[in-house]
Amino acid sequence: MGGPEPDEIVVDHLTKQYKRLRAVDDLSFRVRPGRVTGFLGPNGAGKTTTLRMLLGLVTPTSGTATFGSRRYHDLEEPIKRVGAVLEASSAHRGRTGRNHLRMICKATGLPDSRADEALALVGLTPAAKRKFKGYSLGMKQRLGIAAAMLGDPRVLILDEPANGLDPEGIRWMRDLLKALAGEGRTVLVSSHLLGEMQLLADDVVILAAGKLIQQGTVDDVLGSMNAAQVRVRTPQPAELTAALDKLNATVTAQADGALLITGADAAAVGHAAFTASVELHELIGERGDLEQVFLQLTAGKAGIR
Ligand SMILES: Nc1ncnc2c1ncn2[C@@H]1O[C@H](COP(=O)(O)OP(=O)(O)OP(=O)(O)O)[C@@H](O)[C@H]1O
Repeated sequence: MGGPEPDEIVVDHLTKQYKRLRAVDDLSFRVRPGRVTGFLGPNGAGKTTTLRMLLGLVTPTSGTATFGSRRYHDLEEPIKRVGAVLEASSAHRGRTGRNHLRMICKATGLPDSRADEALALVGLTPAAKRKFKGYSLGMKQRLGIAAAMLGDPRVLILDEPANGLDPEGIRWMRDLLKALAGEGRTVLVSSHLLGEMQLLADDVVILAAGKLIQQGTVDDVLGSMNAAQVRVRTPQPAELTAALDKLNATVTAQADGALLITGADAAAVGHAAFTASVELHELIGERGDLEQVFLQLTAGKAGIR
C-alpha cells in the first residue's frame, strides 16, 4: 500500500482498553475517498468507540486513527476537513434550525450564508424557521447532517444515520451520501442495517468484538467463498457429503430433500461430484446476501463481553 491520500481515513493498530474490556482490539483499515464505506458490526462491536477515537473524543490506548497522516486535533480548520454526525443531533429546543446552524458558523468562523446552503442541501429549507422542539426524528437527522456539512468537508463520518428514518427518509439519505461520495468525498457510515448497506455502500469494514473480521468491496465480500451457497439434488447424498468434506464445505439437508452447501461454489461442487462419480439431478449456485455473510462472519463473536 502506498502513502495515504489527505482525505483517506487510516486506522492503524488502534486499541482501546476500558478496564477489563478491550472495546477495540488492534484494528487496522483504510477508508478511501470517492466511495461510501459501510462500517458494520453487531451491537457492542466497537464501532462508536472507533469513530470517537477518529474524531479525537476518546484517547486510544495504542495505535492511531488519522486523516491522511494527521490526527483530527492536528488538522487546520477541522470543520472544513471532517464533518461528523455521531448521534441524533441535539440543539436548544427553542432555537430554530437556521439559528442553530448560524451559531455553529459563528463559533467556527464560517460565513452565516453557509447555514442556508446546508439547510438546502438536506431539504430543510421549508423548516428553517421552525423550532427544533417541533422537528421529527427524521428532521433532526437531516439537521445533524446539515451541521456536519457546514464547512463543506471532504470527509464525512456518520454513526447509524438511518436510525429512526422512514423508508422515504432512508432513500433520501442513501441518495445524498452516494452523491457526496460521487463528488470525491470520503464517506464512512456505521450501521447494523445490512440490507441498507448493501444498497448504499461500495466498500465494507466488518467488525466483531473489537476486531476486524473482513474488509473489501461489497461485491468481493458477497462473492467471498462463505457467501456462495449451492443447492444440489442427488440420489447419493452420503457420497456427495463425503466428497465435499475434503473441500471443508458445509452440507445441510433441506426439508425438501435438497442439500444446501456453503463454503464451495457451484463449479467446485460439480467437480467434486464428477470426481467421486456422484450423480447430480440439480445444481444451482446462489449468491448469499450481506446479511448472511455478516451472520457467518460474526457467528460466535458477537456474544456478551
Ligand atoms: N466509556 C466506556 N467505558 C467502558 N466501556 C465502554 C465505554 N464506551 C464503550 N464501552 C464498551 O465498549 C464496547 C464497544 O462499544 P461501542 O459503543 O463502541 O460499540 P458499537 O459497535 O458502537 O455498538 P452499538 O451498535 O451497540 O453502539 C461495548 O461493550 C461498550 O459497553
